[in-house]
Amino acid sequence: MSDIAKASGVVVSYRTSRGALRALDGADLAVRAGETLAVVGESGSGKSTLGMAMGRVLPAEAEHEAGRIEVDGTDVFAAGAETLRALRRDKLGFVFQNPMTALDPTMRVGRQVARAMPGRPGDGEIAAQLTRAELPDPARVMRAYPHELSGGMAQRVVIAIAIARSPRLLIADEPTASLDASIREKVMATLRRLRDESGASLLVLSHDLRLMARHADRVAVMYGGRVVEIGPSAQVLEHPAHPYTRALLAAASGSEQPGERLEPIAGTPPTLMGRCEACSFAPRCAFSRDKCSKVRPEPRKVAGREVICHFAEEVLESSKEAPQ
Ligand SMILES: Nc1ncnc2c1ncn2[C@@H]1O[C@H](COP(=O)(O)OP(=O)(O)OP(=O)(O)O)[C@@H](O)[C@H]1O
Repeated sequence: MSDIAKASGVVVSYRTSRGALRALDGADLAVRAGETLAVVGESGSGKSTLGMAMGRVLPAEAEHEAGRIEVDGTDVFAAGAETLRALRRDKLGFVFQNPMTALDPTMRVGRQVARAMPGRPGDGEIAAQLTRAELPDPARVMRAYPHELSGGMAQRVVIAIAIARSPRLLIADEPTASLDASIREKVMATLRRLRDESGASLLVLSHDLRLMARHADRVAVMYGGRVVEIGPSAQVLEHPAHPYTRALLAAASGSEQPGERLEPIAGTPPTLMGRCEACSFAPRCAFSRDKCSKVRPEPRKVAGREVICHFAEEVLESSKEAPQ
């Protein structure tokens, strides 16, 4: 299967008063055409930065230091303003966590949807677009202002806008985190149905491991600004080969509700002020040895997935013996 987007060795830092904070420390991620790929990890692991980097919609204080991202043949960091605008308009769709900040509070929903659609759509076409995102009573929704909608409906309006030009890649950053637990599953199902129908790829960034296990074809696990394990959902989540994936799963297998933030593992994720020259998970890792705090692990293939761990085979074996 071909890749619609590919990030290789991406380094992005944020300028802060304490110096350059390295949010991506050589992140690699390929999104295949037509797949749903979930990126999971604790808060601060770099998910949002990677998602924003895909469309070069990073905040002004972010600096791209190294690496390359290609989306549907466009080198996003080398692209000029016009190419980038066309890429964002025609090939990419974004859905962020809070629909109320994505929508213009002063404009009726119908007009906002119309502006995202190609040409000059009539009311019937705008209503049809809202129906695609499974909004009931589209005629009423079109006349409404965003504050008159529930959170779930507002997120569906954002989805209708994001898919208005049939993007090749839809990037959804915590699309259900601000919603009630009862509608998370439904909104996720809508996103997946739209992906199925359009043949687009869906990249979902999420804390919600269980929700992603139900919806994603593949899972990428991020830690310390790198993708530490990526592979088919069933394989990665049933028999993880990275100790961090294992720890995340152990944390998610407890009593938490779907959508709750992952609170795993003793210790805190690293705040990198430069390139990590070792394994950034070593201080929290039950499998850690001398080598882990001395040698930076590089991606390698282990049992059908890519993993960044010196002792992945050992971790995999113990996952098979004591599955999460
Ligand atoms: N605008 C910013 N300025 C400074 N530091 C930032 C900025 N945005 C993110 N960071 C830092 O970059 C690192 C990665 O953040 P990022 O938001 O990409 O992670 P995340 O996995 O998406 O977390 P969350 O789920 O909480 O959004 C974190 O240490 C974060 O504090």
